[in-house]
Amino acid sequence: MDLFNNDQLSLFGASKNLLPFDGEVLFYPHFFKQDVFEQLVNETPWKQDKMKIYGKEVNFPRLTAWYGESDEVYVYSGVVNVPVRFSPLLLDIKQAAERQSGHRFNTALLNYYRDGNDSMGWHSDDETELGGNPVIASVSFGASRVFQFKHKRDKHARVSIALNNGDLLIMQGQTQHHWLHQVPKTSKMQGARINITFRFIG
Ligand SMILES: O=C(O)CCC(=O)C(=O)O
Ligand SMILES: [Fe+2]
Repeated sequence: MDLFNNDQLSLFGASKNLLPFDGEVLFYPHFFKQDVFEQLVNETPWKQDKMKIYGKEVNFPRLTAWYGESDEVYVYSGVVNVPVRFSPLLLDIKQAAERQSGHRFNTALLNYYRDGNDSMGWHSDDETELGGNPVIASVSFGASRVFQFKHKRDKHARVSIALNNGDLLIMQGQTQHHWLHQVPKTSKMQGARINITFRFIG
């Protein structure tokens, strides 16, 4: 291994950019070492949100919970979320993500994918409350799931990565302007997974 090769992933605690252009996605595998999946499942007040499709109410294909430091209300996929206060465990994880990213977060969205049928469709986290070039830290626990990016204009530009227990992914720079991301359904036998995205709402 060439220690001076910048292409190495996680060299000296740094990370190679997973995106080829128009944004920055940093990946830190096995970043959070404590096994907290069960605790997160049990302590979180999960909600089943619904969306309206052609006038029909449909369940989101996942459960969610919204955490915040104060009363920031956040509209996500048309749902108004009133935050719950951070638990000590979430504060620990948040602090670790803040140290690694060099940014402060005041809110967290938790998504609970109960099995391979649960998913999140293509979107950007580009709500105006997040500011121009948001830094978003994503921490995953439980079963492995595929996480995909596709460029909004260059149809050939796609990036795919498996997110495993304890992995940290940081999206920053122009990422939300130019790229969509998703967690597709899978027919593979798949256990449950929790993802936390830490954000700063100004
Ligand atoms: O579950 C994930 O890895 C991604 C979640 C996500 O994109 C979001 O919460 O906006
Ligand atoms: Fe997202």
